Amino acid sequence: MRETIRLTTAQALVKFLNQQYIYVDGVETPFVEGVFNIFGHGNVLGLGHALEENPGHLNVMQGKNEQGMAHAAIAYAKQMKRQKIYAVTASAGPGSANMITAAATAHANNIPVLFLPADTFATRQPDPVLQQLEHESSISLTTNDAFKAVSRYWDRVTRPEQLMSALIRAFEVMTNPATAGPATICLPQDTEGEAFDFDASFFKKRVHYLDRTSPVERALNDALDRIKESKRPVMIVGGGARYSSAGEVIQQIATQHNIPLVETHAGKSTVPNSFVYNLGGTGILGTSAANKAIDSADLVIGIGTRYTDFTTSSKTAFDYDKTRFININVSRVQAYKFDALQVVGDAKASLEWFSQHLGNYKASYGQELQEWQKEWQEERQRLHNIVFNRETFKAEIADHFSQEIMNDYADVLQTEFTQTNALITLNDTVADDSVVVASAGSLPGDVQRLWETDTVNTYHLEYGYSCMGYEVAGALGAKLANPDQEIYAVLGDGSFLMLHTELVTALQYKQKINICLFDNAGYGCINNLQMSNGGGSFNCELRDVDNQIMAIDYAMVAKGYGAKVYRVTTREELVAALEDAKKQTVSTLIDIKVLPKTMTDGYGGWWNVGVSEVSDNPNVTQAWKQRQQKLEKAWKY
Ligand SMILES: Cc1ncc(C[n+]2csc(CCOP(=O)(O)OP(=O)(O)O)c2C)c(N)n1
Ligand SMILES: O=C1C[C@@H](O)[C@H](O)[C@@H](O)C1=O
Ligand SMILES: [Mg+2]
Repeated sequence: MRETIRLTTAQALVKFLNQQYIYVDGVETPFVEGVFNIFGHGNVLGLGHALEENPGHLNVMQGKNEQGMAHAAIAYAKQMKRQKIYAVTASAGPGSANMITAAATAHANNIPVLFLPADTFATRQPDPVLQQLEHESSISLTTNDAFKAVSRYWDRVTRPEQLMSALIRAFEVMTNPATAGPATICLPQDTEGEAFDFDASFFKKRVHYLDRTSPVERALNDALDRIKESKRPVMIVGGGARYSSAGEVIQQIATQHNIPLVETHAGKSTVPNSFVYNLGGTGILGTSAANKAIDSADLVIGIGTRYTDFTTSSKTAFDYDKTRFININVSRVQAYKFDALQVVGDAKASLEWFSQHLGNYKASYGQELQEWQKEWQEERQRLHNIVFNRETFKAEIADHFSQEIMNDYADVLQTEFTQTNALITLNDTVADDSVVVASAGSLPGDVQRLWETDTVNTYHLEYGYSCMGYEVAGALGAKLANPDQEIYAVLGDGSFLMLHTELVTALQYKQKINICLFDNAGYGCINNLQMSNGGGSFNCELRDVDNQIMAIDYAMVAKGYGAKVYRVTTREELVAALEDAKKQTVSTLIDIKVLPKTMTDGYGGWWNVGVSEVSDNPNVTQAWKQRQQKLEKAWKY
C-alpha cells in the first residue's frame, strides 16, 4: 500500500508550495517565498484556512488591490532574477479579474508568478453564485477563462486529484528559463475545501534544476566565424543576459575584443554604467552614443533580447544592407528574429565559450567610442542644468506649449523645476546600490537614458507591458527581494493616480520604500505623442471642466496613510528631502512638482504609432506621410 495523506485541495497546495526548491549554479534554495492574498468568499475558507492552519515557511501577506499585490509579486521575482516567487490568491469574480492585468504584465516580462484565482463552484451547487457570470453558451465559462490569454500555463482544478498534475506542469513552466512566466491554476471554491487521499510522494522535496544549457557546436562555430568576419559588432544586452548573470563575461569579451555594448530596459544594470564599453540604453529611449553604435554596426549580437519596438526603433534602427545578427537566447522563438544566426542556449554559458574561442580577434573601433560617450556625458550635463524662464523658454519637447501655457503650469504647480534636472539630481543623490523602479509614462525614457549605476541588478524597469500603476507595488516587491537596499519608485502623477495602494501594504509590513512622484499634471508622454503627430492637446492634460490645471497635494494623500512626505520644487529642496528620506525607517513620498514638456526626447530613435491616414488636419496628414517614409526603412517581418 502506498502511503497517502488526507488533505483538502488547498492544504495539499500549501504543503506542495513548501517543498519546491530551485538549483542554480550549485546552490539550492526554496522557490516559493510566500503568498500575497486578498480573501473573499471564494478563497477565505479553502486556501485561507489552509494558510492559517499551516503556512510552513511561506510569508503570507495581505494585499490592498489584487493587481497591486500581483505587481509586487512580479517585482519580487524579477528582482530575484526569477529564482524565487510569490503566489497570489484572490477571490472569485472581481478579485480574480483584478489580477488579469498583472498576469499580462508578468507574461510580457517573462516573470514567473503563480496565480491562484478562486473560481465558481465545480459542483454548480449553487448556480449562479454571487459574482458568477452567466453565459448562454456555456456554464463552464467563467471570469477566469480570461487568464488563458495572459498565462504561460493555465488550468482549472475541479477535482482535488487534478491538483497534482496541474502543479507539476505549472512549476516546470515557471522554472524553465525559455518559458518562464505566469502560471494560473483556477480553484473553484468548493474544490478548495474538498479532501482527497494524496499520494505522499507528491509532497516530497522537489528540486527544479536551472541548468545552463549550452548551444550546439555547429551554432557556436558558425557564430564564431560571423563575429570574426565582422569589423563593427555591437552587443545588445537584454533581460536574458541579466537573468543568466552574464555581466562579467560580457565585460571580458568587450575588453578583450574591443566590442561595445548597448542595453535594453530589461538588460540595464547587468553591466556597470561606468564600464568603458557600455554605451547605455538603446533604441527609441536610447542615448545618442548607443544609437550611433547601432547605426554603424555590421553585426548585432543580441544577448537575451526580445527585440521589442523600443529596442529596434520599430525595426528601423539597423542598416539591413550591412548588418547581420547573432541571437543568443534560451528561447528558439526569440533566437529566430531578424533572420539571425541562432545560438540557442544560456547567455553566460554561450558567451564563456566565445570568450575562450575568439583568440586575438579585435573589432576595428578607434576613438569613436570615447567620443560618443563624451558627447553623451556633455548632453547629460546640459539636461541637468536646464533652467526655466518666463519669457523665452525652449522646452526639450519644443513648440507644443506656448510660453503662456508654460507660465500657467509654473504658477499653478508653483514650480520651475524641470524633469531632467529633477531626475539627474535624484540619481546623483541616492546611494549607488539603490534600486530604481519604473514602468510607464515619460520617466522610463529618462531613466533609460540618464540613470547611472554601477551596482548590478538595481535598475528595475517593467517595460514589457509598461503598465501604469506598477511602480509603487513594484517597489514593495523589490524591497522584499532586497531588504538592505533603498528602493526608489519613480513615477508620474498619472501612474500614481492609477494605482498606489500597496503603499499601505509597505507601511503595514514595515517595508520601507521611497516614492518619487513627478507631478506634471497630466499624461505627459501621451500628450507629447499626440502633439508630435500633428494633433492638438486633447484630453491628456489634467484640467478641470473650467480648463484649469489641477494642482493636487499628493504629499497630503500619502501622509494620510502614514508615510513621511515632502513637497519639492527646486534642486536644493529635492536633495534635502532625499537626504532626510534616507534617515527614515518609514516609507516616504516626495511630491516633485515639475514642468510639463521637460523630459528627454530624440537621440535617433523612432516609434511606429497608428497615425490617422485621413484627417481634416493637414498636420496629421503630414505626420502620416512621414510615417510611411520611415516605414520604407523598416525590416518587413
Ligand atoms: C494601465 C495603463 N493604462 C494606460 C496606459 C497608456 N499610458 C501610457 S503613459 C500614460 C500617461 C502617463 O502619465 P504619467 O504617469 O503622469 O506620466 P508622464 O507621462 O506625465 O510622465 C498612459 C495613459 C498604460 N501604459 N498603462
Ligand atoms: O503609450 C505609452 C507611451 C510610452 O511613452 C510610455 O512610456 C508607455 O507607458 C506607454 O504605454
Ligand atoms: Mg504626468
